[in-house]
Amino acid sequence: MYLSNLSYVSEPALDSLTLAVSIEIQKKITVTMATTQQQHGTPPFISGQEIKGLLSYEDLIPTVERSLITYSTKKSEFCQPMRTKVDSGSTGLLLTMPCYSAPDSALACKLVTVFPGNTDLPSHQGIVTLFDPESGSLQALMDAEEITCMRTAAASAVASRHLAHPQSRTLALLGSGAQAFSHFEAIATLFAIECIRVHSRNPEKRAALVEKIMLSAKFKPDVMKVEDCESAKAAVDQADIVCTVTSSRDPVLRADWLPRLCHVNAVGACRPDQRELDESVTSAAFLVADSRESASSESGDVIVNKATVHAELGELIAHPERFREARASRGGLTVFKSLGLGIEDAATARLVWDLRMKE
Ligand SMILES: NC(=O)C1=CN([C@@H]2O[C@H](COP(=O)(O)OP(=O)(O)OC[C@H]3O[C@@H](n4cnc5c(N)ncnc54)[C@H](O)[C@@H]3O)[C@@H](O)[C@H]2O)C=CC1
Ligand SMILES: O=C([O-])C1=[NH+]CCC1
Repeated sequence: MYLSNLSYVSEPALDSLTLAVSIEIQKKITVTMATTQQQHGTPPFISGQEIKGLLSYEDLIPTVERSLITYSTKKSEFCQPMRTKVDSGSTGLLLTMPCYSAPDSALACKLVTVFPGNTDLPSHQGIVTLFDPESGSLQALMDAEEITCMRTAAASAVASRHLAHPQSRTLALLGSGAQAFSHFEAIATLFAIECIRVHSRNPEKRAALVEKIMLSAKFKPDVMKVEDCESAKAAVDQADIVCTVTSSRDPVLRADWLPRLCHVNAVGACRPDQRELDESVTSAAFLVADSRESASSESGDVIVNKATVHAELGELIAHPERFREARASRGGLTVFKSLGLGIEDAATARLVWDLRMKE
């Protein structure tokens, strides 16, 4: 038989050549199948419990701070379209939040439902999908409830670090859900809090939050006390830092209840028809948002109150001098309007993955 180079090969030699080639092909197929399986096999699911064990606010706060700076000042280093919102009638929302962040080497998409009426189930449920940014392979699925809880509180802690008085001692929490607890833990990581005041509409849930705070590793019984307050006005009286973490549709906070020097993290009101802040708060305050675009298209605190966003948090951190005058002209009240960003989820998911790989 003649091969392409026209050299003659005897039949027995051809048989062994065929055998050698088929062994090589077989080897290649085996390697390709293994790689394909590795790439397309079932990725791990990282539960909320595991995330809690891996993440600390000490690691997470600087990560979220960097993501906020990237978002506001390094536009060419990330890609994050506005999130999409699917309204499921009057009961809830499904949000999709994709993002690529080069400084975090993170490619991720969070899918989260927001059902404020849930009683036995969490109001925020879903997954964060983390991809390998080099190959596009799916690396892991993670519980979105815990990531959302912790990264949102970390963003408020970052805002408080740059806007609240460094000697802040009294923290007021309006709302007694998942975010109220995570906000206590994140803010107690950065400030020497001595008094925590809690108010929400439901006395049993309030009492449960007080108990949960007292069981937290961040609670120092020798220097801290927790107060259960019957009204929002009583809770914020003399507070240095206030966190509004409610699912309320109508304002829960007025400016005349607040001391002259006060910082507010406004975390709820993520829909145009929802407000946590009375107009008196947004009109008096130096107002900072995680994203101008999100604040002016998603939150009633900005849209209904016709409020001006003076800075994005990432801009303020990177260039504080640009905002000194505007801040000084507003007196001592500052507000951080938080909507939540995909870049915070992507950076957090990457951090969870890296910590897991180190173990
Ligand atoms: N900015 C962000 O990145 C994020 C914002 N959120 C929003 O933050 C808010 C809190 O979230 P979760 O704690 O997970 O919700 P949750 O459902 O666990 O708790 C909501 C709390 O608000 C309280 N509440 C409702 N109306 C109130 C009122 N008028 N006065 C006082 N308390 C009232 C409820 O009793 C409950 O304790 C929600 O609006 C949520 O959608 C949640 C995740 C991320
Ligand atoms: O950023 C986020 O995940 C959310 N913001 C409002 C509800 C959930």
